[in-house]
Amino acid sequence: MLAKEIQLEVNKGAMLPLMEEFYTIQGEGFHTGTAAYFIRIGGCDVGCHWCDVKESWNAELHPPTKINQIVDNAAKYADTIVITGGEPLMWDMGLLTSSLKEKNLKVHIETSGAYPLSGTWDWICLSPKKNKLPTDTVYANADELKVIIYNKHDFIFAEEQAEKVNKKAKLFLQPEWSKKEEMTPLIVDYVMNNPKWRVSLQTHKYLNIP
Ligand SMILES: C[S@@+](CC[C@H](N)C(=O)[O-])C[C@H]1O[C@@H](n2cnc3c(N)ncnc32)[C@H](O)[C@@H]1O
Ligand SMILES: Nc1nc2[nH]cc(C(=O)O)c2c(=O)[nH]1
Ligand code: SF4
Ligand SMILES: [Mg+2]
Repeated sequence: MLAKEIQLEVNKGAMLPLMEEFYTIQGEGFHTGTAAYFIRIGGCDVGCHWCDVKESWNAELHPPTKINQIVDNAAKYADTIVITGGEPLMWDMGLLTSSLKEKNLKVHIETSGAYPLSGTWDWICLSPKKNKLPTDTVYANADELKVIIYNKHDFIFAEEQAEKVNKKAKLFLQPEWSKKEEMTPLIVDYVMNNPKWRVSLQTHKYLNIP
């Protein structure tokens, strides 16, 4: 249990459970290949069985950290900051994103969309999950829809999600990492037959970078 004062700071988004931060190359989706500083916020209750960062799920394992400290540090590294998790939208992203934007940084989010949108974003990557579907505010504002393909049924799920997201969103299919040998060739065929979709790979894993 957090002390009451700290809990109040977390509730208003002035402190957030920080898991890790790292400067790397965006490995996935529309901005693949571009330098970005990643901030990973702990806490997620969506429960994807193939999640590649299960250590993030329990927010209590990650120290509540003042956003000023997070922002001052991030500004040293890059012009683009990616907020990920865990599920960042479990927390109020308002103060974090406004403080980053005050420093003229571009602010991107990686989200399942399972919670209502908070914060001001330059780019929203929505990766919807069957277990806990996105909220309307995230469908309406996503710049990118990135559906993970673990099995053949996920292509049907992807089309259902493409119907729900706003029409300006770019559409991506990304193989689940442990199934990539089986699923990547299916994704390649699918995109050639349905060219509104694009392929996204977790290129940072091929590059052996964070
Ligand atoms: C770890 S999640 C954190 C952000 C948010 N909870 C979400 O799911 O979008 C970051 C991205 O990694 C993707 N991802 C997680 N595990 C994966 C895996 N095993 N293979 C491929 N993509 C994965 C997610 O779908 C998401 O797009
Ligand atoms: N390089 C790199 N690119 C990423 N794109 C989304 C990531 C994430 O975990 O949210 C991620 C990540 O963990 N590393
Ligand atoms: S929503 Fe994101 S962080 Fe949460 S379990 Fe799924 S992939 Fe992992
Ligand atoms: Mg990752």
